[in-house]
Amino acid sequence: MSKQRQIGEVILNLQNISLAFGGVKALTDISFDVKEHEIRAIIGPNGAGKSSMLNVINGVYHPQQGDITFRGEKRHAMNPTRVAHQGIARTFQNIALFKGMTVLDNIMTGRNTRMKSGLLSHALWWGPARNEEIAHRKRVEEVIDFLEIQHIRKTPVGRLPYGLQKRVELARALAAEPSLLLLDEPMAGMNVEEKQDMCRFVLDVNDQFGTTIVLIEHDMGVVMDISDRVVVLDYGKKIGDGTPDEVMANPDVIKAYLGTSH
Ligand SMILES: Nc1ncnc2c1ncn2[C@@H]1O[C@H](COP(=O)(O)OP(=O)(O)OP(=O)(O)O)[C@@H](O)[C@H]1O
Repeated sequence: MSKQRQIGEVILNLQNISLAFGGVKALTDISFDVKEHEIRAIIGPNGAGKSSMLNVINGVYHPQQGDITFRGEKRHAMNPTRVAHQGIARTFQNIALFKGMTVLDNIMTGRNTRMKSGLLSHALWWGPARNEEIAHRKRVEEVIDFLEIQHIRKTPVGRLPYGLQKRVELARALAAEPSLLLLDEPMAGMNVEEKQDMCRFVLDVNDQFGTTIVLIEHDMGVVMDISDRVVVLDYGKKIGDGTPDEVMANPDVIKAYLGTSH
């Protein structure tokens, strides 16, 4: 993998995060940071706390302890909509698209956080609303071209094969022009060719849009290929953090993985 881009300063800092559901400790005292422009992977066996961590970052879960600092500002309990307005977008482990709607309309919903004109002016297709919608469509068309899905723009999402649905979900997240993109198992359930395509798109998004990416992924080959740094969770605790080579050589990580089916 050749990377020309520069990794920048820390933009997201998670400090001593603990999260419990009743008696279940999903995350215990986890700290790590994410630097601008990097691809940061979160890995770990089933139930390690990876999705919980992503849900903490995008405001779905509020940790009982710990601090989250995004772009230098310490964040207090914040709902996912406000987090999205801060420039954080995500995709989901189980695709969360409107299956009856076309690809184009699904991707347009990604622009919601950027719509400024009121509903009435949109309904009347009037002045500012009209200009705004033209701008939104332009961005959406750029994303469609970028992810090479022109040929399916009018197809209802439910009719598409799984791999393409995943790509549409990525497109919807990108339509929001996020500075930080959270990807929850972007390659899960894909065949080899689909995985290769998705890897290429993730790298291109990072490279050409400069988007910082945090991803959860089970495929270790993919993680090692595309990540700058990897944080490893096991039973809700952090057991490793470093470059792909460093975590692969970490005895705690080797032990955690040998003890599971991954
Ligand atoms: N909403 C919830 N209510 C109760 N327990 C939860 C909830 N979400 C997660 N957990 C528990 O927290 C722990 C961590 O789960 P989480 O889904 O974050 O792990 P994961 O690493 O993403 O797993 P997987 O790889 O299987 O998706 C598990 O014990 C899980 O059962």
